[in-house]
Amino acid sequence: MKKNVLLLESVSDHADLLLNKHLNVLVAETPTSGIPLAEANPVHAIVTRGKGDVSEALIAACPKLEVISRCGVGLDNVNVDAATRKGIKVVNAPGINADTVAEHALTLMLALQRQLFSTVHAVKANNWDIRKTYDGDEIRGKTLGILGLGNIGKKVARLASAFGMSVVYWDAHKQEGVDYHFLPLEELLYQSDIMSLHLPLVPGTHQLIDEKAFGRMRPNAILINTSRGEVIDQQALIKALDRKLIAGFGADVLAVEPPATDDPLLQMDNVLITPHSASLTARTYNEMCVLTVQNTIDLLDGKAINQKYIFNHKEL
Ligand SMILES: O=C(O)[C@H](O)COP(=O)(O)O
Repeated sequence: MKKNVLLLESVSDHADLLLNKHLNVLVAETPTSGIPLAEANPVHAIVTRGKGDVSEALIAACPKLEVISRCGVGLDNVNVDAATRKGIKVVNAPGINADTVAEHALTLMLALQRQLFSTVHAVKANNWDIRKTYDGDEIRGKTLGILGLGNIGKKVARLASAFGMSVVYWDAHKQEGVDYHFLPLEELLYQSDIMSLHLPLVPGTHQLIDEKAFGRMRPNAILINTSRGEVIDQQALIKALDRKLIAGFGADVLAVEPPATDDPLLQMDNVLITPHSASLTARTYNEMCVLTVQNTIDLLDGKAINQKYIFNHKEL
């Protein structure tokens, strides 16, 4: 008999076909409506993306649960501790979206630095003379401060180096054998022309970039966030932009997604925001979903998988 999987959010068509071929799929109508379904059926695996709340209560409602499967990287919507305490494997797809997110971070940097959107809009409004007041700059020769030198941070470092930037980084763990110079956080904020955030959202990174941090940044600084919105204190960010403590902000993530229609960030010319789409290229989205779903099916079948895709393998 097929095992049951609770699907909290849609996955790619190919991954969906795999799930339906191997497992009995219970579809939650909303990312938070898993508990009643789990109470009515034994659930052996939960599959989610970034919004489905895999809470301690949902885990408790699934006494047969073997695997929690996150078709992506960030695990801030999964209570990993509660899962680990019960011996449940948490599977995700580290590294798979590194190239596309790194490209997105560079895209935001370049677009802000070259004033791409204001000039393109001006040309569309027949204002060629915008070139007379053009104040764009190069990224070549600038210092890029990377916060979080994991899979994505390393790709950003490599791309930025190819553009002629000088790369420094801060990470909770100083890394051996990397070509980039480690700086204490305060020093990195002070020295960087552009900063790019690649940190997971955990208690230690929640609102890490606060009023004090903005106070240390250069007035020409640009801040890029493709990690999680809550890593920044958004009120402090708005103040910093208002007071011109920094020059620009580019992000794919916000503390509240989607933002309120009256969110001040949406009105600012030196702010570019994309809709958490950095990983959503068809290729990467499908790769993340298929890899994670196949790993889940294999684990439920009792097969071994590459341990790097079991986030809590060391604790189990
Ligand atoms: O953590 C991730 O993998 C990205 O933020 C994408 O998240 P999503 O699966 O919610 O699109």
